[in-house]
Amino acid sequence: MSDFDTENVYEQIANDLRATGLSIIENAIDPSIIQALNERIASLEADTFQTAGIGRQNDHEKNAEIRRDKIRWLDKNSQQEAGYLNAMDDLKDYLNRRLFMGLFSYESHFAHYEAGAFYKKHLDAFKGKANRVLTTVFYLNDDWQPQDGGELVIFDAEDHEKEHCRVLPKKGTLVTFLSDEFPHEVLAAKKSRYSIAGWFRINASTAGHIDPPR
Ligand SMILES: O=C(O)CCC(=O)C(=O)O
Ligand SMILES: [Fe+2]
Repeated sequence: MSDFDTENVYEQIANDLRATGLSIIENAIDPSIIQALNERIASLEADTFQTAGIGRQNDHEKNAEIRRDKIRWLDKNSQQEAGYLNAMDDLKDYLNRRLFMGLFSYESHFAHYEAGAFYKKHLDAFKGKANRVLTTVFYLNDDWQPQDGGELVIFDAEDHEKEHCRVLPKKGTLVTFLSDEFPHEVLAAKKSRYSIAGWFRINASTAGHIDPPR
């Protein structure tokens, strides 16, 4: 058994979300889970990562102006990926108990930003359509330095033009925020950058209308 204090991390996230809708925590996940994720990535062939899209549109040129990362969805069939997905399930249950958020499901993908890749400023969900309610971004990069670039820039929830903070994509850092409130952007990095972007959804399916999962 690891002695990592998961409850304490979940508690901090719940408190931050209640106060501001945004939480940034270093060393947020059990190191053995992070090691398994990095071993998993090392074992994956580069061509299992696919060019990421935006929403349901399929215009590849326009897409490449907005984002240049390559992605691969996680699933529990891989034991290494399951470690992370189970931690996020536990976080979901914790937030539902503490904040009554009604989170229902979680989906997430590895994202690989090669040197020079970026993701322009965007919101992960739009008000009123938001069945993606809570975003998580988790970082996997050893020894990331300020001069390596690749920061996540988070903008102010009230004033979308105003920069709120920048986060270095350092191994172990977990960022959690309300998906329809915080615009954010990934600056170009000088070297290869790995993250896991994920979203908790509420159950938006109603009779006769099944909301597509992705
Ligand atoms: O990797 C990151 O820092 C954030 C990625 C992101 O914003 C997204 O995939 O929606
Ligand atoms: Fe995003």
